[in-house]
Amino acid sequence: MQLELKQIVPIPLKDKFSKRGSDIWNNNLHFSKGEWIKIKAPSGTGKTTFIHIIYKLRHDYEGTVLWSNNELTKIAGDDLAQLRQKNISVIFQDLRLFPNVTARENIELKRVLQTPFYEKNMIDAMAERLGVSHILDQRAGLCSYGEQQRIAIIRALIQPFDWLIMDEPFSHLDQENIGKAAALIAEECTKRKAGFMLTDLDEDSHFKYTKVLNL
Ligand SMILES: Nc1ncnc2c1ncn2[C@@H]1O[C@H](COP(=O)(O)OP(=O)(O)OP(=O)(O)O)[C@@H](O)[C@H]1O
Repeated sequence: MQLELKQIVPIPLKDKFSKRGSDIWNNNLHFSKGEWIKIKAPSGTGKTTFIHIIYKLRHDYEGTVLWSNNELTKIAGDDLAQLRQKNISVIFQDLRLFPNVTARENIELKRVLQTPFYEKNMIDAMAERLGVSHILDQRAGLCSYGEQQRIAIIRALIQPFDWLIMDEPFSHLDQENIGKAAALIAEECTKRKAGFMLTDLDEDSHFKYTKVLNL
């Protein structure tokens, strides 16, 4: 599954963004399945806006987004649900966990949304690797932000995907835990021949990126 962007720019930010150079806004880009893309962007340059546009959560933009040659504006209903359940998995900056159910239930809800990609025991295996086994049966709202971030990573990896989209996924993790999470993400993407897009503020060497773009 490929992603093509043709001259996209958010309408409310058109003037602001046209004054500075960007590899993404107002450009033509093509991403093939399996590419590992880093999007480097200082705070406020539109990382979250960009992710919301390509996941069809924002509609106030000019230009065209195409997933596998299909215009995103025309993908709706069951097709949009399928795209989100089978092809694109997202780790939002604000994580979007349900605070009143357990960490495990947050992940399980995603696992059973479609024909499960993994058996239930994979939740424990991934939690063990990321050092969050002990909080799996705790309410997500009671977990620290760093723990919640690892739960959101597992939730994103438990569903099938061709593209994993991550908005500052390691912002509350220390280097050791970033290393563990990056290794698991790299393994899962390699296994599925999937691509990813990761946004962050600075340079990093967590992955062997195929492209590094400035927003
Ligand atoms: N609908 C809107 N109208 C006007 N300004 C907006 C709108 N949506 C976003 N912005 C502005 O666009 C800029 C980019 O917002 P966005 O949330 O995408 O930034 P970000 O790069 O993800 O920032 P951070 O790293 O701080 O989360 C911000 O200055 C924000 O205030």
